[in-house]
Amino acid sequence: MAGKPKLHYFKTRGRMETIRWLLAAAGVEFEEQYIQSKADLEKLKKDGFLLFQQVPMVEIDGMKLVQTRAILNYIAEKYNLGGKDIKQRALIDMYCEGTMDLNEMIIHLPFKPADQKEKETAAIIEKATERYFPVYEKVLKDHGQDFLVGNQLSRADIQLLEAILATEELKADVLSKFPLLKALKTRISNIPNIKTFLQPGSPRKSPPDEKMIAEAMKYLCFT
Ligand SMILES: N[C@@H](CCC(=O)N[C@@H](CS)C(=O)NCC(=O)O)C(=O)O
Repeated sequence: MAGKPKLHYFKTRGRMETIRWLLAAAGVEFEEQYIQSKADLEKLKKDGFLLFQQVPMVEIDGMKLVQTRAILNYIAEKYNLGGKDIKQRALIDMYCEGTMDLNEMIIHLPFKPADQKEKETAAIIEKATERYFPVYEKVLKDHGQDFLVGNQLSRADIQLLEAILATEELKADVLSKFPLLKALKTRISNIPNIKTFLQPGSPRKSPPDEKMIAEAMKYLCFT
């Protein structure tokens, strides 16, 4: 039997968080190997573990997968969270690209200079509430179903919930004008595997390692 997937990333949300969420939603236990220094990252590169010299990297089913989207797609397909047919998959991809664009802005926030953080935070909240959340609210309103695609839980719902919680950390009442998203958040948060993942002490609830972020800022680059 294959061992647990092993996740290689920093002890932060970043690009790995949606991957953690998807595994958790699928009820898959995983191990985390945190990169804590430039030397740790260099070792992974030197050992030939990182195809494009970047993380996230997930060891799963005998593969060393990199590229966030490829990893998410694999897990979603494997655990039936990726849509039932080509049209559902297209919708799921489309919605997920939106949440990933929003996420990308949030991921970069800790790396912004201190005097730009307030302005950046306001810009993220504006984008979330004026560009992204209205779209998902309308999707739910128009089809009247419980989930974004195909009336069943998919990675589109999971990635959206993760992005909502991350945005709420910047501004708590960010869903005040989005009743259907609030209901979706409650519904998905109560799915047993996700509820467990959200418990204090779970990876999701681990406080960000500020020292590690400060250290990583010295050597990290993003594409
Ligand atoms: N397109 C890649 C981008 C990955 C990426 O930018 N990774 C950053 C950390 S979040 C990294 O590994 N930087 C180290 C480096 O480039 O040396 C993905 O989506 O996985």
